[in-house]
Amino acid sequence: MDNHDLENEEAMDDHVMSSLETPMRDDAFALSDDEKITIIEGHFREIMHTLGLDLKDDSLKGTPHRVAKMYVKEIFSGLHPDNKPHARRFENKYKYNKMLVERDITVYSSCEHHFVPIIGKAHVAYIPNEHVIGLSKLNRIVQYYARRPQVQERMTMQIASELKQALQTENVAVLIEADHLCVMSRGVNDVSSSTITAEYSGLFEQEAYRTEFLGHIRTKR
Ligand SMILES: Nc1nc2c(ncn2[C@@H]2O[C@H](COP(=O)(O)OP(=O)(O)OP(=O)(O)O)[C@@H](O)[C@H]2O)c(=O)[nH]1
Ligand SMILES: [Zn+2]
Repeated sequence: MDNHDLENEEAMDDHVMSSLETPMRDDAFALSDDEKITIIEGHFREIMHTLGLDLKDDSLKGTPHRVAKMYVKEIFSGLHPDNKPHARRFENKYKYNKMLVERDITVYSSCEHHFVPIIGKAHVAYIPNEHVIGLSKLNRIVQYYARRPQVQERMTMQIASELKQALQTENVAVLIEADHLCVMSRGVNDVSSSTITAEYSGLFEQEAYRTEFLGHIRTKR
């Protein structure tokens, strides 16, 4: 391998490492939420106007503001680090050292290619070391990364990475099964397919742990 190849390989490594982050502009947080809502509202009004809709209509006139508020405060609120859930770590006093699985966590996300919904479920698991976190924080971490324009692969890896950080362990599994409205309602128009992504690390790289995890998420309550 010559120097040039080595440089290319390093560049690719950099690319792989940084691509876990949602691509954001450097000045992404220069505007306040209210300023963003005002700007998006204006642009959305233009979109509706261009589509030929009558913005004087009672039912339509509030839509640009509703959409802008929904983007900033709800479905894309996970773009702002201020909205990241704080998962306080508790000492694992009881020395629980088996698998904890939080399954069927609702995923409501948005496809970054078409800005239409991705709807599904996430199943997450970890095997604690010294720390545990509150159960609801697992759901909140999933929600935070879902509430931004996404591709399912990156969402899965972002959630896994955050769980490792919050729990201070590598023993983390994340599996997401989801329907992509961009596949169902347009384009290829396939309403029966769904997408599964998974990330396993630490002990979950071993087949026995993966099998146990998959068994738990498939069993009926
Ligand atoms: N890998 C990946 N692809 C996704 C995800 N969500 C949507 N896509 C795909 O992103 C692709 C965008 O491809 P383009 O060919 O630029 O878009 P398009 O012309 O609208 O493609 P069609 O959907 O095939 O009509 C499509 O194939 C989508 O199905 C995702 O979470 N992960
Ligand atoms: Zn899409």
